[in-house]
Amino acid sequence: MTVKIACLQLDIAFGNPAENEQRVEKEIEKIAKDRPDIIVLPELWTTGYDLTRLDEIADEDGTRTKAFIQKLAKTHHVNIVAGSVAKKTANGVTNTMYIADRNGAIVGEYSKLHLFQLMNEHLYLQSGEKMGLFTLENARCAGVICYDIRFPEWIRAHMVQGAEVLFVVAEWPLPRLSHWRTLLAARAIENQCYVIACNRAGSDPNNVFAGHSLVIDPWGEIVAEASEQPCTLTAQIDLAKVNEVRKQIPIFADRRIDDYIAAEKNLQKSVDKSFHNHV
Ligand SMILES: NC(=O)CCC(=O)C(=O)O
Repeated sequence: MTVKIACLQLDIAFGNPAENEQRVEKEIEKIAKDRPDIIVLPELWTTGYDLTRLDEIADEDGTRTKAFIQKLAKTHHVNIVAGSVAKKTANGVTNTMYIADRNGAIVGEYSKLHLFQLMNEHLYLQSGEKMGLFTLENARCAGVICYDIRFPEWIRAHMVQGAEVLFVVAEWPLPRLSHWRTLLAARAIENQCYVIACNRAGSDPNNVFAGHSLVIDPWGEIVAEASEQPCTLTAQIDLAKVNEVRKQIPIFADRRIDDYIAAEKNLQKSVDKSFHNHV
């Protein structure tokens, strides 16, 4: 089964949800004419990293964002992986992804687990605690947010549950573009899944962002890659390829989970004591 993807690699107006909603609405109206199955938005697309003003601009319980994407999804009969937004909760603000299906139903929600200290997230945001699993177009999907891609264990946990497509939404800065490309390819190869990664373009007062949204197949080949500029990246993916690659090299069957757990807990007798004595 083939699925047509469109990643909106937007520039984001700093701390201006109303302006960003207008931009997204206009872009989705334009792209919907090409009949994509799934539209993907970047991380924190309503506010950007205007973290000091979250009290004013974060979305109370995500209510406004959910209603906004539900309406667009229904109007254009398209699934939307709606990047993430700052969601105000009783326990603080989270960096939260919402997913709406073609009928306008919210079918997934995920709050970023790993907070990125280099961009001060730990000072202003709370981390989530639930996994980002959902189903779209009969495909089992996982959603993670930016810095999360540096934690292969977290992504593997989703893949072990049967995910075939990994959505990554991001505000990834330009100086680490090579990390972005390499980490995404590694996540695709080691999990034998499609990776659909939507980054933002442009800059804010603290960072220039990398763009380079990517679609990578389960063999690690790049299907499509954007430039640094604001644009829409489109690609067609063939879900049958996931099973083909997983059959060819059966890494999920070959995993030695008990050995990994024992090794992490330092229970393996084979580890030389002198190893731990080195400073
Ligand atoms: N918004 C983010 O989580 C950025 C992560 C990042 O830049 C990294 O190098 O990791």
